[in-house]
Amino acid sequence: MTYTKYSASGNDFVIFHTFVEEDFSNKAIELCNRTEGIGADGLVALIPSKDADFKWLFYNSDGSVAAMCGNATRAVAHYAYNNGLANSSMKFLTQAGLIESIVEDDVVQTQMTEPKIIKDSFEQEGFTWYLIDTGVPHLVTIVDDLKAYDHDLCAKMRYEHNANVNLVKVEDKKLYVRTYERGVEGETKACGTGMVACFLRALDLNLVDKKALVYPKSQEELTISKIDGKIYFKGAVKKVFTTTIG
Ligand SMILES: N[C@H](CCC[C@H](N)C(=O)O)C(=O)O
Repeated sequence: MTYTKYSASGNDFVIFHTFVEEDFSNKAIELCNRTEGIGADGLVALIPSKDADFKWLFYNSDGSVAAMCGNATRAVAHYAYNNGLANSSMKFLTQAGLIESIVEDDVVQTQMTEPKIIKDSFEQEGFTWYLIDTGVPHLVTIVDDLKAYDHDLCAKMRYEHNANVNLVKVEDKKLYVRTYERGVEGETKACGTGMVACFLRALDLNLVDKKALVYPKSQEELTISKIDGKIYFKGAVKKVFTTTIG
């Protein structure tokens, strides 16, 4: 089987396409392993669909299934277009619904899912949290200094709320985000649905405009926009290498 490794702002994925839909959880654990596998935060399988350009199956590196992954939608769209599986403007099925992405060279824009506020704000561990579903659940807290990021604090919040955990600093209407990702069980270099959750919180508090620059741990620049009630997530992706295994 041929696999392609992508990096979407530092959030990395192993991507392949196949006609046969099966449970790829164990394959995700094997291929995402950074010492004995290809190494990635997640695995995505593209499957034919009669209802969209294709359907995807997304797995975190621990083999858990997630409904949505903002960065993976950008990498997958680039992969699908460059492998002749879809046109540059495509719609594909995820467990969070139909996703629309547009590829322009190495920059990809995804229209994200309709966000749902789960908890508006609550105090815990000395922080004010906001819990929102942006395709997957995210806790968000606004901090003055991202050095406040603490693995054990994030792990505690992640398990108590079964959500990804984001710390965001807002400076000159730009967002700087650090994310502990569920299913990776640690900080990733970028998390798309997490950045969108942080943007929405900051927008609610009038800390950013409806179009904002966002910088994750990788410090790569992304843009999030809210236009006519819809959320658009845009940034570059990189095809790292292709390999054949087995
Ligand atoms: N770890 C997430 C899924 C991947 C989200 C992230 N990589 C993104 O870009 O949105 C979860 O299990 O909720």
